[in-house]
Amino acid sequence: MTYPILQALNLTQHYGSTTGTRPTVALDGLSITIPRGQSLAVMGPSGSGKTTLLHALAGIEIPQSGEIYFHNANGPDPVHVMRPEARADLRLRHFGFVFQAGLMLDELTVVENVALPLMLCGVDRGSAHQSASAWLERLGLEGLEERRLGEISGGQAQRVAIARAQVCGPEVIFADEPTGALDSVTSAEVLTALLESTRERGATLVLVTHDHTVAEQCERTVHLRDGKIVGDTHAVGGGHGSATAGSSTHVHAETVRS
Ligand SMILES: Nc1ncnc2c1ncn2[C@@H]1O[C@H](COP(=O)(O)OP(=O)(O)OP(=O)(O)O)[C@@H](O)[C@H]1O
Repeated sequence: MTYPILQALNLTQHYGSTTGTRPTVALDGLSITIPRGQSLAVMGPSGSGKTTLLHALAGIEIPQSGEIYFHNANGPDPVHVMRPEARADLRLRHFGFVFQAGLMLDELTVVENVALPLMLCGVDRGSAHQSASAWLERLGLEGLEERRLGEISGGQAQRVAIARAQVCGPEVIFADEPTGALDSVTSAEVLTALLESTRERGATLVLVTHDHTVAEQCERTVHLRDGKIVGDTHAVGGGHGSATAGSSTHVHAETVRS
């Protein structure tokens, strides 16, 4: 039996109706349930609502109507009615983020960037740096700890972003086109690092992408069009495992209400 970690019910978000032009529909009554530990790819044409959905599920921007629940040990938490400070705390403690542009701080070193979320959660500097260094090593970045972001490659910077997203052990990783700015070889390497590090921790991944080869590495893919889910497919014998030798026989056989 699988348990949901995120649930969205009837999300609706329209833009631009005050200008006299036809409103843009970003989300149109969209509902989805995401089981704990699932890797989910969100695909669809430009403007179909992918980023808006990711922001809603992550409590970054709450849609005009609908409900969003984050399920934790105490039961479902209604994200859509939380105050902004409570949502910021939820994101800090339970979620990790990897975006196309790393959104890291240029004035900090690589290790300081990765240690920052831990220190924001109250971990002392020494322990935070130790954990950050361990994650950097795990992602093949040992030796780069003291460099500035301008002194590493785009692929390395995205691995740093993955280390920073994972370092607090979040239950959900949200990634929006994390490999969009990379060449195909680097992109595949970074994606494997993201999928493996998320899977090893049993965490959930919500990954927005335009790239079919990226989506194929996930256990489930939803396709959006005009703010609606128009396709919802589950990989059989593929998904996460296809990024890792030896696990391709895994059969994903759950039923998800969406
Ligand atoms: N702040 C905003 N103001 C007005 N319109 C917006 C705003 N944010 C998004 N939109 C519109 O909502 C629709 C959905 O946007 P969204 O960014 O979610 O799409 P997307 O599928 O992620 O697109 P892309 O693949 O191009 O990133 C688009 O038509 C977009 O122009």
